[in-house]
Amino acid sequence: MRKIYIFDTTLRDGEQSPGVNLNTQEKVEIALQLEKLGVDRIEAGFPAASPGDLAAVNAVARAVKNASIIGLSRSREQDIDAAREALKGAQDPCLHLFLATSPIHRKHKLRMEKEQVLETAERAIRYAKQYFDKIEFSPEDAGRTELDFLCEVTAMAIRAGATVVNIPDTVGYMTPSEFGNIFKTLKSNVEGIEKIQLSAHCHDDLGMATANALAAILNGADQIEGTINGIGERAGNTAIEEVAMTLATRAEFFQATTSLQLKEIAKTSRLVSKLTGMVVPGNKAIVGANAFAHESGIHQDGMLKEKTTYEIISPETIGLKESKLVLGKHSGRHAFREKLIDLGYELEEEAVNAAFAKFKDLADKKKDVSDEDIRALLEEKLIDTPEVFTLKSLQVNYSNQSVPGATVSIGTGEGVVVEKTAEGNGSVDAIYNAIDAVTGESVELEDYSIKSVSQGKDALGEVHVVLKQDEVSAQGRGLSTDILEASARAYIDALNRLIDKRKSPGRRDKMSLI
Ligand SMILES: CC(=O)SCCNC(=O)CCNC(=O)[C@H](O)C(C)(C)COP(=O)(O)OP(=O)(O)OC[C@H]1O[C@@H](n2cnc3c(N)ncnc32)[C@H](O)[C@@H]1OP(=O)(O)O
Ligand SMILES: CC(C)C(=O)C(=O)O
Repeated sequence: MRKIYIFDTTLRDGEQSPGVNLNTQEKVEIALQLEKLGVDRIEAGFPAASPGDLAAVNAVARAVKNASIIGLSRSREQDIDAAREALKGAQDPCLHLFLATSPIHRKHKLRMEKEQVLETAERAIRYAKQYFDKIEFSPEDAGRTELDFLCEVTAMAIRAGATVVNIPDTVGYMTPSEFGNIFKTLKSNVEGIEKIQLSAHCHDDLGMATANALAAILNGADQIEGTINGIGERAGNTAIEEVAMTLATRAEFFQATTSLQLKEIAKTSRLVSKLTGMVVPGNKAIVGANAFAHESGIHQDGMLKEKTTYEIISPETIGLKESKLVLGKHSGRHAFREKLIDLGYELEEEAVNAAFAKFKDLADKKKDVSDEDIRALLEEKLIDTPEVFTLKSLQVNYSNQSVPGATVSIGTGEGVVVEKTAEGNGSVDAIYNAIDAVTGESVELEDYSIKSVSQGKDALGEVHVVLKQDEVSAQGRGLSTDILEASARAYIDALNRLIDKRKSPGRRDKMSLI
């Protein structure tokens, strides 16, 4: 297996993400975690950018023992001097020099002819070589540079003393076959290429940063530059975790490996996200919250039978505990039954089916169904009171400029549905007055409370009421993603219990069993 060196630039290109600003302490914390992750090289910053960045690079250089520390520098003596200062104390320092080579950058940004670019870069490399053994040179925007000129620049960098030549696709413009071809061409045309390492630095503007990095590996790149979670300038850089996991998962194809401790990936990703404030999208490869979560019934069934049906990486590999089977509207009975067992419920097939039907109703209204939701559904189901009244529909008219009103349709047994409208002090009062109008029951509302069973805006609301009639009281409970519907259901539940108690006075209120 060929070793691919991992050059992490989370602290430099990653910090160039708009809105990200890491202080010295945060840079050191991330660098120490990158050291645990086992990256070979850490680009800690751009020392000439500010005194603060110079100090941060220096702090990283002094703190990290098991990775080479790199400072970025323009091809200018003042930047090189700042990097020399910053890298004092590093066990294995390296200077990263760059100068753009593409026609667009030469003409509009640098305002230099090809010859001036060659001269400026060579002068900088030779100046730096007095102070650094290790120098990486990057022809910025190499992807859009004429291939023959890129060969010329690379040959110059090798002659001048660069130890690594990094090929950046600065604007994420390349396709994998084009980018791979650059490496193939450099490898077979540049004199002295075998003396240095070739590196790839890709951006994700067209979503191909990882694919391009892998194409570079297939065509001879020795090093991949990238960031944790793929953060970086504009759309970001190659995500290191994606490259490492691709090489690990498809070892037979790439015949290449990294020295990363894969189990540290999840932890590193969380730390970088926390300190940069850049949230990892749920569907992000390897480290997104959904990368090991399965929602659909057919996939969950496959996972329960054999994990490799739908997982090419086990979550333990990157330091996560386990895959998640998320219950939602696409889930099936297999996963639902498994969840019931997990939660400690042993139900007959018929009860499972009834609970599953309720679960599907809830899942239609709610994004994720949590364990609390399932418990609430089951416990509601397990209480077996004859339903004299059932809520069929509910409509509420509320405006803070007028008296609230509610219309309820209630099944009253024997297949009769009665609809009534009433007003009240508030929406709940109006609903309860309308229910009283249908049922004709005279009850007193002794208590009303509401709580959220699960989390999020679409959480299930659980309403508890206590109704009293002739010194007999009964509790009722209602669940819904809508609190007004939960209120109506709780009231009707309590009414049914009161009626049940009236019929069999000795019977214990089963709510107390919950
Ligand atoms: C592709 C990349 O990611 S490259 C790294 C990008 N990162 C950063 O730019 C972050 C740090 N940068 C900074 O803090 C500032 O830009 C500094 C301190 C480096 C320079 O600031 P200033 O001196 O005010 O210059 P400013 O940024 O406005 O312009 C850049 C100058 O550098 C020149 N330049 C750009 N790249 C290089 C290079 N590799 N070598 C030499 N000169 C360069 C530009 O042509 C321009 O020169 P000019 O002033 O003669 O027109
Ligand atoms: C400095 C270089 C490597 C860079 O960040 C780029 O070209 O994207």
